[in-house]
Amino acid sequence: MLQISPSILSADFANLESELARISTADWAHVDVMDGHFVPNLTLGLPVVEAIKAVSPIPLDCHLMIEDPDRWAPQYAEAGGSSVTFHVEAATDPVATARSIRAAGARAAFAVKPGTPFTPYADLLPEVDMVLVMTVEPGFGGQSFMADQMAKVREVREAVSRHGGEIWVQVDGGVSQDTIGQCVEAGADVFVAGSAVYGADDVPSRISELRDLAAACAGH
Ligand SMILES: O=C(CO)[C@H](O)[C@H](O)COP(=O)(O)O
Ligand SMILES: [Co+2]
Repeated sequence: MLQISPSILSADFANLESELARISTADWAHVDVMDGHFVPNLTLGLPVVEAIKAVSPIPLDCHLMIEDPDRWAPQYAEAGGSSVTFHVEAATDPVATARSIRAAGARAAFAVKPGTPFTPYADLLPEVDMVLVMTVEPGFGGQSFMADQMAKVREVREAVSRHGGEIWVQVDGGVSQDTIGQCVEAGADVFVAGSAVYGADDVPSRISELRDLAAACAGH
């Protein structure tokens, strides 16, 4: 199943309830948590996740770009994240972190930055429900898509297929009408798009357009 996860990083932070209502036809609301340390930007934390969980029409896909995810990740699951993704570059014990997310009732995922290879983390697949391949340097919305990450997406898809089970492959950063096709061809099935969705005049139409383009590329 192909899924669209619009990033609220590009939404109006003064009106998050109505901004979430605008993406109600998407599968997930992607929530970028940045701590000003792991990445040079600061966004939102647990109290905001708790608040938007109460008003969101769709489940929250929390992408933690923070230090010490071992400590914080399960709290994002408890606060209302239905999926919680941590960066392997920041985790001390990724197995324990993934297990603590699942124990708190959420889907667990790990993310790799553009410069981080997947292979050393392939052994984590039994512990997670999704792998996020970043297609920009984490920290900011509106950056250019890094097509050179498609080789890594292919590698993750092959490893996931060999492993079996239902592990999703997510791409995040610069995903748009122009780039979603190559993500599908490389094997991604969950597409995060911030500026491409919230920058559109008609947000629900843009979500449908992305979905249709992805389905067409997948040959559905
Ligand atoms: O994790 C992120 C940045 O670190 C965001 O999810 C991502 O950048 C989405 O924004 P855009 O689609 O505009 O690139
Ligand atoms: Co993100």
